[in-house]
Amino acid sequence: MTLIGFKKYHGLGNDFIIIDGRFSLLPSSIVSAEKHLVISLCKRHYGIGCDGIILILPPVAGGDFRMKIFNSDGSEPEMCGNGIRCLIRYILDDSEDDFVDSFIVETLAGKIQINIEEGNIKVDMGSPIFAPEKIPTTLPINERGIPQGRITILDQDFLVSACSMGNPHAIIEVPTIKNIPLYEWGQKLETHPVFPKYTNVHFVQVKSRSEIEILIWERGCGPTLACGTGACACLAVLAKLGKCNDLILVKLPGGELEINWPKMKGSIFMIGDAKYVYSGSFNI
Ligand SMILES: N[C@H](CCC[C@H](N)C(=O)O)C(=O)O
Repeated sequence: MTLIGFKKYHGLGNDFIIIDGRFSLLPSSIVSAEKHLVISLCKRHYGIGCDGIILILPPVAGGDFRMKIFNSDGSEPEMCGNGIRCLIRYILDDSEDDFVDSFIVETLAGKIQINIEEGNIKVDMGSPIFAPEKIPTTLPINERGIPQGRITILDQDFLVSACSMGNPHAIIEVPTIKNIPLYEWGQKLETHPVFPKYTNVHFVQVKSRSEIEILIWERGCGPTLACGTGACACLAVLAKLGKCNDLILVKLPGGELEINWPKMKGSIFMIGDAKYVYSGSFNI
């Protein structure tokens, strides 16, 4: 039996188990994240309970470290905004030298630059991707350069826009996010054939040009309280549709995030923090 230590963190209630493999070799069942192990650890009530598992590993491409992330269904997404904020908060809590104020984290979506500004974690989330083949989606490009089309689910007609922040997102604008049947609609949209690698799903209410409110169904997780990449994808699509400014407040079930896409060019920036919950260990 091997005892594995972990620390649990959350970003606006989107919670993760963090396992630090920077200085000691983790068992292969952890690094390869055997599906049954991930699923059992993530299970609320029957397991530790979290939206995902984050491994911190030594860098392989010149960054400060590498992040591997696993959804609670055992799938491995390309990127996770709240997860990276939790990882950085863990690193800051764990290190003596508090004058380090920037990091580069290697992910499947590429290198992610993080800066610490006035105690806040500012993540350069990269540029939104609208090329259908890179999302990927089979939705056609509309006149504003956004993959968009109508999808019918359970006799309900949806106008779906798509965007990638390294991971795929489907954005559906609704008059109000109240009374959305998230479980009925979320899973069917997540696995719809127009998204060959499945997708995260966000129902978005535009409250003003500087504030939106979203309801989240995450790929590989289901409903979560916050989704960093999703908040960025919603800004990207709505700003490109001319429905919001390039700097907005995103209201999520777990809290609020300030998201900025300066002049709608280049990277989107997400500013926020993450919170330590508790430390624990498990045997494998
Ligand atoms: N479930 C997502 C990954 C986690 C994204 C979310 N937790 C975030 O903060 O960006 C996916 O499969 O793409």
